[in-house]
Amino acid sequence: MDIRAGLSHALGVAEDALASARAAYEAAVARRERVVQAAVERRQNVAEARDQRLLEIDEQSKADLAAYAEATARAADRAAPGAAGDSWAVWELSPQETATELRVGRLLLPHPEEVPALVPLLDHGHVVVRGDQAFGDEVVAGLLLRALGTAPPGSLHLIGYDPEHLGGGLARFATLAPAGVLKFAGPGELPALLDDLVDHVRRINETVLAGEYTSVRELAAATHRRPEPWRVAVLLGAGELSRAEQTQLQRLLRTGAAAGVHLLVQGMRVEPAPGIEFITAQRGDHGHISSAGALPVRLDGGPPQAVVAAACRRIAEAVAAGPAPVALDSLLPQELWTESSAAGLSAPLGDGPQGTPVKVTLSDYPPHALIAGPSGTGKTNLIYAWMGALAARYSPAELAFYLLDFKEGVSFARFAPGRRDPSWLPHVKLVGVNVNTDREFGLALLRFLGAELRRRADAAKRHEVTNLAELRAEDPQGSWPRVVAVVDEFQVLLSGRDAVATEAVDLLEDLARRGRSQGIHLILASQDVSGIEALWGRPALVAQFSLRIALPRARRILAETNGAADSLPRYHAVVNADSGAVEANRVVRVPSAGDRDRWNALQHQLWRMRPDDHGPRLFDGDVIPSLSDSPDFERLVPGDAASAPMVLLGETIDVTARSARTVLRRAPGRNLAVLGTRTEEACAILATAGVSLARQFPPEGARFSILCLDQDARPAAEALRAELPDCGLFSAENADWLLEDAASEASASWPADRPHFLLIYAADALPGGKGAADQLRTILRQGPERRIHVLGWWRGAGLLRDALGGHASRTDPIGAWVALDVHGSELAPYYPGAGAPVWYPRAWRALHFDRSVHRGAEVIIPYGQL
Ligand SMILES: Nc1ncnc2c1ncn2[C@@H]1O[C@H](COP(=O)(O)OP(=O)(O)OP(=O)(O)O)[C@@H](O)[C@H]1O
Repeated sequence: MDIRAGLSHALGVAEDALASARAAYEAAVARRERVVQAAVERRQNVAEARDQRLLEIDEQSKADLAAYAEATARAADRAAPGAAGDSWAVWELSPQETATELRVGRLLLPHPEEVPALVPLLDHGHVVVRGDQAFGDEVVAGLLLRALGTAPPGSLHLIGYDPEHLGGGLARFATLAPAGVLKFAGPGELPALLDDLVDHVRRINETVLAGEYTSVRELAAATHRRPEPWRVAVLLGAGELSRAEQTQLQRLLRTGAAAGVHLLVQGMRVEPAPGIEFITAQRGDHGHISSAGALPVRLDGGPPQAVVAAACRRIAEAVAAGPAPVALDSLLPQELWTESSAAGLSAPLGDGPQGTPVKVTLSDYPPHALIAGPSGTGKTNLIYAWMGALAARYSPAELAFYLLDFKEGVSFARFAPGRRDPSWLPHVKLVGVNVNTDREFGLALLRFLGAELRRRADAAKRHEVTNLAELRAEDPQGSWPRVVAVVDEFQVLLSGRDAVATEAVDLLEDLARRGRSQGIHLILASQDVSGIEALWGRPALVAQFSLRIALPRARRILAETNGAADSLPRYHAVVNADSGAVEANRVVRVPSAGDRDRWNALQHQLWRMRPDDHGPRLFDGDVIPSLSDSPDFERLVPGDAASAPMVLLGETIDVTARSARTVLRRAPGRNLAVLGTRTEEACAILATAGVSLARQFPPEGARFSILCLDQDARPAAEALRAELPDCGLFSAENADWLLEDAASEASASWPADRPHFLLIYAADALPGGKGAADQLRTILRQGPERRIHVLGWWRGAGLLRDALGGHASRTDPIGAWVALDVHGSELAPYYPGAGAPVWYPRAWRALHFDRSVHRGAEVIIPYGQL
């Protein structure tokens, strides 16, 4: 029992132990399962997290790469905008202000974004193309077109050296050659080409950079202009270079870029060096550029021929059209009218090659200027620009202009008040336009300046000084502006071997010689070689014109060996203050002064500041003057004739608007003859005479009689009669009444109580035979002493002679005459001395001579309207 009990107990215990062991086992199994489960889950989670993270990283990197690629592409666009980077399909010229990098293909990145492969050339360095020859040609063409397309037209010159294909490699750019943008060097010319370029670099270093800048790029950045074009020498396959060639090539590779000289080389050995980009030309994905390191590059194909042709044509056109004009404002000072002209007149005429203003001075030396340039090269514009620069600096108290233009046209008229614009340039005292047939006006100007010269010389003597600067110091209150006389197409004045030319040359010589110290300066301009040559025969005169200004292609104005004008670009001039000697050349780019609006703005500004005086005298040879505008006519008042009546006849050709006159004193010979067949002008002169006489008498103070013997003149005679008080009008029918009456008055023994003026139209057609002729002769001979004066129109000088009694008769009853279409030689009998006046008839001009006051005859312009 005990044992059983013991066994049973033990069994019980064992079973318990078994049960709890089982339970523990199961629990362990269950735990293991949980752990395994957890482990599986954990692994899954980790994998998911990792995948997630990987995904995120992937995306981030993609986004980053895209952003970098995009940024790179944008940067590339900025570095190579427009023509530097656009694909050929949309390519067009797009000139940039500064040099850009140039696209040659695209970088092959493990990313779809298109990132261009760029190489710098202009203002940077040189490019060497290696690899496949044919594909290399395309790369070279692409680079050239992009460089041309981004540079302003004319600012890039190409020099091609292509001995293998004789220029064939560059043939597609050939349209640039006539415009001078592309030049070719022949097979044997490489040494000369390299020497030239080396020389050019040296010149740029010496004269353009001149120690102030280290490169043209730096100069351009500082001054905002590029004085020299880039030069790209395209050297295509030359085989082995000689030692000398190698040396020059190395020099250019080292120093060219700073001077804007760049090499684009294909087929020559060049060692790597800073600033040289190497392009390996291979089609497909195997291209290479040295600056992209190991990255492969897909190079672009060459530009389509149509694109090249169109671009070259446009560049050539733009170069032929010349650079864009500079504005007039660049010549104006910050403040107007602040300078003193005591020592001279100094003003910029434009910019020099380095962008600095080139000043031109008129003073004791150089005193006078000659300007020359073929028609259309900008002579008139240069004169405008110069005048503008001077007029803005010096007040009218310091500077006075006298302007004369012998060219047809009205180029100086803008300085005088006009119908549309009443303003004038306050410095201008006189403007003569359309004077090409009125050379007498040029003479009048020279005479006037001669008188001014004497006035100044006298004042200098009084103050015991020798030049204007001293005179102004001694006489600060005096008015001594510098006088600048501009004569455009002056050769017209000097042409011909007549009295006008002779006197003009004498006056010019005197003015040029003595004007220098008296502040009288001459600027003579001509488009015509023979004009300049006309002066060459007078060395004393030419020597005074030491300031020479030559426009493009001007000839004979600079020294003989000085060819600077031949290569001048458009709108440039060579200014030379040493009579044209080569060393004194200064090239200037002249701004445009032709723009009416801009000029008017300046003129108005100066006009508003003008001193209180009247505007300039405008003489326009194409305008018929009017008697009512004549100051002399204006001044006539009744009572003037108490001494002796004055007859006005027309306007003299003079610097002041003066009327030609003849005084009808009570003395023999005081009659007036108008000679010639031109009815209209003869009538105009008689009308002027009649009206001006009448103005000097009170009503009934004088008697007027008109005898009209030419039907064509009848309307004019009637019109005049209406203007004259107490005036009878007679014709062929009743001419005898008038003549008998006047002849008996003329032979009476007592003088008349009032004057009687006989105006006879076509006096050569007198009816009544010898009787009437005798009566007229009596009136002519004896009338003036009895206050009877004939103002007669004869239609020829010979007809007047007949009226006076024939060939042998004396001509002194005609004391004054006005000749129209009568040749000088026919006037000899009415002219003192042995000679005849020089007179070639011309429309609406007449020759006036009054033997009581004149030494020589004067040209006059009949007044048109009364
Ligand atoms: N510096 C300049 N900048 C821009 N345009 C200019 C410049 N110089 C001249 N021109 C233009 O060129 C044309 C010819 O100029 P301009 O009349 O001055 O020549 P010119 O030599 O006097 O000719 P011509 O003797 O036949 O009158 C004009 O239309 C003028 O506006």
